[in-house]
Amino acid sequence: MALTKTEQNNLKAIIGSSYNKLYSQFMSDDLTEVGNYRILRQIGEGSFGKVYLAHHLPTHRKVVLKSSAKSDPNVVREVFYHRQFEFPYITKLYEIIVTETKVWMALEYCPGKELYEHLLRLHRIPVDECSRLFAQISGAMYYAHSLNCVHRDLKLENILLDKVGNAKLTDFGFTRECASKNILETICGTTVYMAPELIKRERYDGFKIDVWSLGVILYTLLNGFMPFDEEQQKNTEWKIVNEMPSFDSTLLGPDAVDLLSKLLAKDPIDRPSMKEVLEHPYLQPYGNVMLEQADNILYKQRNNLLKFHSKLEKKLLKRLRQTGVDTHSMKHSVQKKKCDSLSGTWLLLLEKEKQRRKKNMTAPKKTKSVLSLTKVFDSNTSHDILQSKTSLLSVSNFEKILDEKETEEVVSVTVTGSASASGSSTTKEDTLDTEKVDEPISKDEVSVTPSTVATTRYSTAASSDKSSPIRLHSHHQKSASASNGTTRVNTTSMTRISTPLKNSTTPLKHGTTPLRSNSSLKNEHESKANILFTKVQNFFKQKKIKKITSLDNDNHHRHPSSHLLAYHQNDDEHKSNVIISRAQSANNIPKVRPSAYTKYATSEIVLHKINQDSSSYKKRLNRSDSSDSPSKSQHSSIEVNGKENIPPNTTTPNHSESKNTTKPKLKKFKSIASSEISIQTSTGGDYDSESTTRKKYSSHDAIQSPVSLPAVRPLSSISQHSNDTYLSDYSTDGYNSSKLSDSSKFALGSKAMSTELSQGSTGAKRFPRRELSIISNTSSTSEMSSRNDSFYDIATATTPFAGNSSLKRPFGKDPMSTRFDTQRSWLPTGGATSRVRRNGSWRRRNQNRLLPHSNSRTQFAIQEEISSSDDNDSKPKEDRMFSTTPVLSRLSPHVKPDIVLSDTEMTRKLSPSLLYHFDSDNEHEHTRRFTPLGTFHGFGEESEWENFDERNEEDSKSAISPADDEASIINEEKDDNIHCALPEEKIT
Ligand SMILES: Nc1ncnc2c1ncn2[C@@H]1O[C@H](COP(=O)(O)OP(=O)(O)OP(=O)(O)O)[C@@H](O)[C@H]1O
Repeated sequence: MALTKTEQNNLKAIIGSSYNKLYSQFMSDDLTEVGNYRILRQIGEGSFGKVYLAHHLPTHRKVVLKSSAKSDPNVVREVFYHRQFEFPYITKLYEIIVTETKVWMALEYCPGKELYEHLLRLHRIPVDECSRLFAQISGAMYYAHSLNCVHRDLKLENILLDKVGNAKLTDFGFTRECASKNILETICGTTVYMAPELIKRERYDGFKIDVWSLGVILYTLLNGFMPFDEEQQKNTEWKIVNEMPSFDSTLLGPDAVDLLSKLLAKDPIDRPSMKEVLEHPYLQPYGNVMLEQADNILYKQRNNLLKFHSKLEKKLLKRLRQTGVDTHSMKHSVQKKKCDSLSGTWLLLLEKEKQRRKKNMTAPKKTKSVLSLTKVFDSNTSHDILQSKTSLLSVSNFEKILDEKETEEVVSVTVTGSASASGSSTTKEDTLDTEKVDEPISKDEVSVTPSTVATTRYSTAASSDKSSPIRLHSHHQKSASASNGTTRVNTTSMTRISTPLKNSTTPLKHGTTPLRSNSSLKNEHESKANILFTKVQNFFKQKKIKKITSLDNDNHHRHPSSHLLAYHQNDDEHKSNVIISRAQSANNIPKVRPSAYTKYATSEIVLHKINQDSSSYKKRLNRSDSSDSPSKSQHSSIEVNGKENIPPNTTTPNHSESKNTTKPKLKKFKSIASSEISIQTSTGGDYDSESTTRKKYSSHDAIQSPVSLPAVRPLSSISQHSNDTYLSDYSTDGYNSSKLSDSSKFALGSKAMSTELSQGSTGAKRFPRRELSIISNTSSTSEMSSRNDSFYDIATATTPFAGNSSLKRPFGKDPMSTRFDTQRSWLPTGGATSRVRRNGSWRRRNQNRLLPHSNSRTQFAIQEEISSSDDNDSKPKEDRMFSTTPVLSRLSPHVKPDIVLSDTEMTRKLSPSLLYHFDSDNEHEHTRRFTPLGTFHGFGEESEWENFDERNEEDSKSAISPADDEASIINEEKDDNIHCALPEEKIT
């Protein structure tokens, strides 16, 4: 049919506009998608890239996309170690996407943000809560140490909180394997968290510096301020080496003080192992549970039992196979920890399934039902309630229900405590049949559908209080019917009876309700009800145990007792109850009205609210001793989700009170990659004179220290001082040996110094000089060379493409060339041009990043080993790289064999450019898989990408959804309801 002229014009206009739309999409600067992820908004910024909240399109899961420039010297190290870790208290790494200029990491989203921010909000973490959080962090470290890996940058900023308030360790940029003790030399970390041996630039045991940092973290959490943090960095360093921070044992309790003093022992030998930390009384009961859980996971990991062994995983695989997914490749990707899109999808899908299943298993109302049932059958309450129950629910049916073990939720009874109008008539649907026995209940039939809940109120006979109804809610009314004055219940229906406690002694008034109240049946029913009560209790006990066990079976990460430790992640009400109960325990307030807090969206808000309630409750307590107050009586009867196991904490300080008295002295400490140690310390004074002068002061007089140092700590950046790097205090290149010896005057054990201080000695102490030659020799010749300590040697090596023209590059331009130019600038022989270029970039980045922050930063004085090794070896750096790779094969003997790579494979994997070739089996295929063009969708030229992070924040924000965190969580919940397009299989 011929189109009219107008129609033709309209059609042209439509095609034209679609064309333009597509074109503008191609040309757009805005980043909206990376691989399978849609970027929602920026949520943070690191030293080498930005952090975005994103959405995994195939599974509708929220993740964090962390971008790192390839010039980030630690990105390979971070990926390499992070992907080995599978622990509930370590952020999960789902996927790696490598593009022309960036490496993107898809990480588990932790909406609770950093522990640092949490602490700022609360000022101080209550002792019990602190014990739980610290057990989680310690558990993560125990796990990492068991795999012979050390973190080396533990700090509050690197611990995130998930949406239910569990701690998650992150940022493995400085991690390395550490098979034996006392071999590390690379100075890295953040000054205020650094152990004395690091400050003294001694060789160190990586495990022990982590333990020290944990001590700093624990101290800060408990006190609300840092143990060693002075305005002047030199003062901080001096304190770290010489002083023991003060502890308020009345506030913290003896156990916490004991643990702190062990963690912060100046001599690393005196510090406990992570196992000993977890076994410490302060961390109980959480510590032992964590230890067991971690051992369990380690055992499974070492025996390759962690993946594809659970029922859930098998079912999921089956469903995927039915959908046509290549499950063989998927399994392979996951097992080899390739972190590609296949394994990313699997991990996210599995997580979603677990969450869905847990949601189904822990329907919020069940908890209430159990509690209320206990209440209703409490011996103190009237047997009339039992009568009413037996009247309302036929015993035979009830027994039938109890016998039906498959039933997820049969009867839910709640104590509402609210008075409602009486005299409502019973509808046909709500009547109960005591005579008819129905068919067994199927799982499907008992699913809770709140929207179908109907309420029928029964008035009570001879009631003195007419506002005391028994309420019956029938969830599935379709099979309920009334007949001949009897009340009938279909066992397939969900029934909820609500009764106010205060009317428990009120006899039932049957009113218009055709209930059977025959007195001859009363006694019989009553005795049956007593038996029934026992049965009901046993039944729910069993259900409770079963629930916990099945949860644990499904989640191999969760130890059977882990409910003590971790908040359940997938049930809002349950989650809130747990949080509330713990916080109530921690704050010594009665466990009342858990539902009062459920409206608060996040755990922090809940905790904050509870803290408020806690203080007002305590005030009330002071006014009158209401031992039998309603709240207390409820407290005694309410046991929420097994939380009765948690001992109440008696030493918890009153939080709101402490807010007024304690002025937190917290600053945020950002990691920087760095040669800044040399820069900062080069401005410092002589430690000799400093230590001599300090002897005149008590340990708390640091502020009055007469040491004259620059008022503002240098915010130096590599870009400005890169030349200084190699001629600095800690350089081992021989140009500045005198400075180095100054700085190494700390070589004298701090113990000796402390002893001398405590004895009030006034004599000047000259510290023996650290021989430069020893450092140099160690660095260059020993097997335990500091070069081995550094990943730089490998990371800075040139791409194999550079020297081998037969190897085809994925792109015309070597994507790593910038990186290697950059890396060469670390070397004394580095080209000026590349350094200038890099400096420009770094100056900008570092300034952006450090402006809002201050003082100390993560330091990574790699120049020490690079310069020293260059002195001793004239071979080009690129060539030497390959000779150092066997060092990395010194991975933990416990690491799964598929992680330990052959030298060649290792070299390939560790070379940054070879991130394009994760899989040596099928290089070509995986090269394609990691090709940026394959993972990015429909955007401009490569230069666009390069420029992306150069744009100002406003620009990037405009490309991103404006949703805030809370909304994101809500969205996530919504998203979770969206099922993947998988066939619903019949699972037997
Ligand atoms: N998994 C996550 N969930 C939520 N927020 C995150 C996550 N990872 C990082 N962030 C946010 O992004 C910010 C920067 O991330 P991160 O500290 O990992 O970057 P970085 O480059 O490693 O920083 P640094 O230079 O301090 O080591 C964090 O402060 C945090 O607020």
